[in-house]
Amino acid sequence: MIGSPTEPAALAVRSCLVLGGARSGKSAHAQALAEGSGLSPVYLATADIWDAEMESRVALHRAARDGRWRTVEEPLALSAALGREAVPGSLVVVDCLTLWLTNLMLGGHDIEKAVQGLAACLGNLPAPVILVSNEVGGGIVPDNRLGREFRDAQGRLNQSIAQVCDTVVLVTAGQPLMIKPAVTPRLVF
Ligand SMILES: Nc1nc2c(ncn2[C@@H]2O[C@H](COP(=O)(O)OP(=O)(O)OP(=O)(O)O)[C@@H](O)[C@H]2O)c(=O)[nH]1
Repeated sequence: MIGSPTEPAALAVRSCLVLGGARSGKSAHAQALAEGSGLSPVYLATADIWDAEMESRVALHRAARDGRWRTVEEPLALSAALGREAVPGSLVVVDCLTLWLTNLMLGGHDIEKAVQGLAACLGNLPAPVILVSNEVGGGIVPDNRLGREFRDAQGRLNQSIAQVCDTVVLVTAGQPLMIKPAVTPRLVF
């Protein structure tokens, strides 16, 4: 950590998981981190475009990324795409692990194996990575089995990836809160 009383401390990181709910501002935060890094940002999109509403959403996201960004789309083979894109001098933003999980579930893939593969791959990349994922499960228990399975799989995925990332940021109402490494104060009464 390098810092001074007037400047916040800087922390060198290789991997960062950015968590948040829908419209929390998590993607914007991940992109701002990438743009501030001085590295060449790569946007690795996992979304499958399944209808016109999604198409117009994605068009807005594309228009919001300036000419510094390169966009790559990979709905399933995320570790392989990271292996190709995370080259020295670049910084890859994966947006997002929730749609990747959706694609895995809908395609009947082995989720545990894919998540473990991603976790293993993150430790061996020659460039830093920022991964965006949804924090789900804060509401009521879904009334259908698929919803409950998805919620549990998302929670497990977030835990597995948070464990291997050196930083985790929770974004809520557009405000980032760093939760790993956590500064745990000694409580004095
Ligand atoms: N295929 C594809 N998907 C994209 C592209 N740009 C953005 N996306 C997808 O758009 C998704 C995010 O869209 P939203 O639903 O509007 O964002 P959100 O997650 O609700 O909101 P935030 O918390 O603000 O990030 C991401 O999961 C991306 O995968 C692109 O160029 N191609």
